[in-house]
Amino acid sequence: MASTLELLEEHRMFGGWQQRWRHQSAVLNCPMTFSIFLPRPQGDTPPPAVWFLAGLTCTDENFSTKAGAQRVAAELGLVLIMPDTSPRGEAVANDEAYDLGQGAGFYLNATQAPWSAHYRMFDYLSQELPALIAGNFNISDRQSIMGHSMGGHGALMLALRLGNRFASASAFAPIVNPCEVPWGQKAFSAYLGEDRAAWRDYDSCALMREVQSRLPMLIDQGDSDQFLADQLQPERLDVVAKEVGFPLTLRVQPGYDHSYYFIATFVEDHLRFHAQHLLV
Ligand SMILES: N[C@@H](CCC(=O)N[C@@H](CSC=O)C(=O)NCC(=O)O)C(=O)O
Repeated sequence: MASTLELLEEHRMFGGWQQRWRHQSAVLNCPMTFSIFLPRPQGDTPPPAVWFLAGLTCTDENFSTKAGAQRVAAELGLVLIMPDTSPRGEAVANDEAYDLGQGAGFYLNATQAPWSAHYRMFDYLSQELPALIAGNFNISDRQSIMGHSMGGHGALMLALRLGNRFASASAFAPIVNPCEVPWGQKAFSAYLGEDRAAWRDYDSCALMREVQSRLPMLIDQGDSDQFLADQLQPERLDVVAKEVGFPLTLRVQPGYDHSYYFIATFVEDHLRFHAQHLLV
């Protein structure tokens, strides 16, 4: 079924446009929203795009309203694409906890009931939404991806799994080894079941050892992040990167926590990092 787009909001911003759209997702079997920033057109060349995947409890609006990314995106001529973090709606399975169910899709394809009826964020983000955006917006297929926390996991995992799809990947305080930390173990048990072999397909530390493709990767991590020791441990991915010769830069930022204040501080660096690899 062809998906039609409904414009929910539009705001002029830094010479471009911040928009929010709704569409019926065939993959997720529910209506979905996404936000997009379109910079002022610069000549006839379609602009490259950077995807941002958000973390637990977020929608497509956290990054667009809190990160302050649009000024630099406008300057660099980058489109920003901001999807939601899970399927949504009364008919969609949910959980009272903030780290499971709606707002906590973990960017995977669930195989276990009741989640498997709607939770197919990997297919949605690797196939359906890119095709929808390519069909409706004048955007280059040169694209990069970044994310925060659960969305950092999503960005790194998608970049590792999709080969040459992205020119570069970056993350703020990502979950890099979900198989080994409480957030990931809880979500993967529920969505994928107890066979841990299936979990490895969504674990950046496992994937980085297996994939052939190499793309530049940047991670920023605050050392005052309340989730650093229990849930994040980005040094685990740094160890793997050094073992396999993967071009990862991990920066530890003194005094920064897990919040969007941290993201807002370093988002300019991330966009310039992506622009360096997109605008060649
Ligand atoms: N409510 C929870 C913590 C939820 C939280 O901190 N969410 C982060 C992402 S955490 C990893 O994916 C977030 O981005 N929140 C939205 C925001 O705008 O800050 C708790 O109480 O611990």
